[in-house]
Amino acid sequence: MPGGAPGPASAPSDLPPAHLWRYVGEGAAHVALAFTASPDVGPFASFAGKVLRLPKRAADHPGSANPGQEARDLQKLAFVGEIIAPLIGAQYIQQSVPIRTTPEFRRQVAAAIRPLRPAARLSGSTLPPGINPLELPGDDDPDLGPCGLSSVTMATLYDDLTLLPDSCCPGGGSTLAFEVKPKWGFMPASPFVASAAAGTLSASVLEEPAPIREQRRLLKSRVCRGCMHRNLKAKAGPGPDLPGEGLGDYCGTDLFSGNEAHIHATLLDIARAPRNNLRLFIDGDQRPLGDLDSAELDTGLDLAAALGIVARILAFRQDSNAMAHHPCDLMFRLAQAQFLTDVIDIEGALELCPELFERTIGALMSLAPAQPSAPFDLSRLSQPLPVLKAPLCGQDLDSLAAALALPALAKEGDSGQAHSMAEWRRDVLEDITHLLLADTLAGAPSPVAVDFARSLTVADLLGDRIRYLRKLTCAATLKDCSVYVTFQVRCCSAPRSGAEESPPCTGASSGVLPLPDGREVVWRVQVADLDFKSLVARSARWLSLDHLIARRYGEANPAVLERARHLAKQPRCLWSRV
Ligand SMILES: O=P(O)(O)O[C@@H]1[C@@H](OP(=O)(O)O)[C@H](OP(=O)(O)O)[C@H](O)[C@H](OP(=O)(O)O)[C@H]1OP(=O)(O)O
Ligand SMILES: Nc1ncnc2c1ncn2[C@@H]1O[C@H](COP(=O)(O)OP(=O)(O)OP(=O)(O)O)[C@@H](O)[C@H]1O
Repeated sequence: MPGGAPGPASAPSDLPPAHLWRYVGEGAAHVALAFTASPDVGPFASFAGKVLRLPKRAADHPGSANPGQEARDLQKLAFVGEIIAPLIGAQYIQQSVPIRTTPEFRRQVAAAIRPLRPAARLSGSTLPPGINPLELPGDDDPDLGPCGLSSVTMATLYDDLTLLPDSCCPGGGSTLAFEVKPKWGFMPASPFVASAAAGTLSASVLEEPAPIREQRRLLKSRVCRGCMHRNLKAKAGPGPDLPGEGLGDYCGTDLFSGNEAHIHATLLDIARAPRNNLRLFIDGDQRPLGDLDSAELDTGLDLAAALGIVARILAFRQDSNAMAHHPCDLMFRLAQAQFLTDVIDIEGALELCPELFERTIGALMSLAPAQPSAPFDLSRLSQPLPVLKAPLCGQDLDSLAAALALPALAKEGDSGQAHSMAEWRRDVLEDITHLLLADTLAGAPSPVAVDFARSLTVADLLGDRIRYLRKLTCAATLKDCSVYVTFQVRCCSAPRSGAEESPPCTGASSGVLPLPDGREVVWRVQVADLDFKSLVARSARWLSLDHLIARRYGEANPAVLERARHLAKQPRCLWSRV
């Protein structure tokens, strides 16, 4: 990969034994291990510089034609190459190699890494800490257990994105890598956001009082999801990363602004309260932010200077000349792709397809009453409301789930209920591909993207439901990925002629930036964690979280709500610097 189907999985016998791997870190769904190269690796020398990503739970799979976990994992990798790569650019996608593991390997790894894992990750909860599970339904995931590593055999091998290949910077000094989890880079433009006019299901099915809907509509058009979500996380207490830390005061959409100064200021703000949004690695080892000792490093950079370099690499809105010399358009493409795939918003999923929410509608309804702490009657979960008994899509839940399940690889396309990758490519990419690179310098989302979203009427959206639900599925992936900016500082090897030299890392987005002191930075930008997320499995959680985030933000910030009422609608977050 990227592009095309992955090869067959390597056999477990090809995998170096557990003691040759060290714990790097983990998110909610995977544990990452880095290969520890040492003189005795012998037959495993080719694993040097690789990271093994082990699943902690079975991949989302509702609705697939049950091809088996291993085939599903190959489909997952193909989804990244065939659908996600064209959205953000194949040059940003890392190579992946599926590899099978044995139960013994996983048991040994689980035992070895246990003391190193954050307590909150060991508990295996998918809910924000402190949130009542009755208030916010979790994923329907029978495989999730307290042990931490699931019974899934397949793992994936990637390049260690915190390192650069030796060929990039022969004899170079320390490699610095920042992992940025930028989350959402846009404000929703969907006609379904808390709309009573467009579709009245959220009003009628959820029995949501009009003032609550109006409050959500106001907030979602004026305060970005990240700013509101941090308020909810603050209420919930410290997260799994760096417990006890504050939440910071910044707007994540500034990371997508293209403006170097704004990106730099935002990164510095995030570094004060990084949670899972910013991590630093030096020569492959994660280090606390603030631990970048310029005296100790051969780069001579402190944290502010290093983040300045990251900002320079991620900025895209200089002028057209600068773009020619500095071709990293990732943040533009990511925001643009998020916006263009999220045209219905999760609230639109309810309007387009209430069947998705049938099982959990009761939990959603519990958010609507004026007293959020009112006891919730679980029995309502098993009593679908009358309106949901008549499927509005004209499809039963099974065929709907199949249409929204992980698409099948080409050779399986016409078997059973499986829908093919080609169908998904058509639905997700066909009408937006020409917009993805439009007008980088105007910022993201670009005016043409905004015009496109506004030109879609409720009738268009309702008339082509599967297309927009599939797009929304891709948006979920794009809103949760990680961006790795990895670089080394080196002395200028040769005088520059002004002509662009070939990129230092073949196939990846990479380049060379001059520093004012005459040295230069060799950099690479890659995106990781681009897993398929099932709308069928997660839509209820996403919708509840959406409602809860806006609800709690409004309760905690009545003054902002009041201010928002009197502001003209703007495409940016109230808290962004731009
Ligand atoms: O819903 P969100 O925005 O809180 O995102 C979840 C992330 O929370 P965050 O807000 O980034 O701390 C969450 O991250 P953490 O566990 O908080 O580090 C996961 O990335 C989760 O995805 P998945 O279950 O691993 O596939 C993410 O869930 P999805 O929304 O991608 O389903
Ligand atoms: N290719 C890679 N190179 C280096 N480190 C990696 C790589 N992939 C993952 N990691 C490390 O492992 C950690 C967890 O990986 P990842 O983000 O893929 O987990 P996840 O459970 O899927 O995340 P999330 O909770 O965001 O869904 C990362 O924060 C990073 O430190």
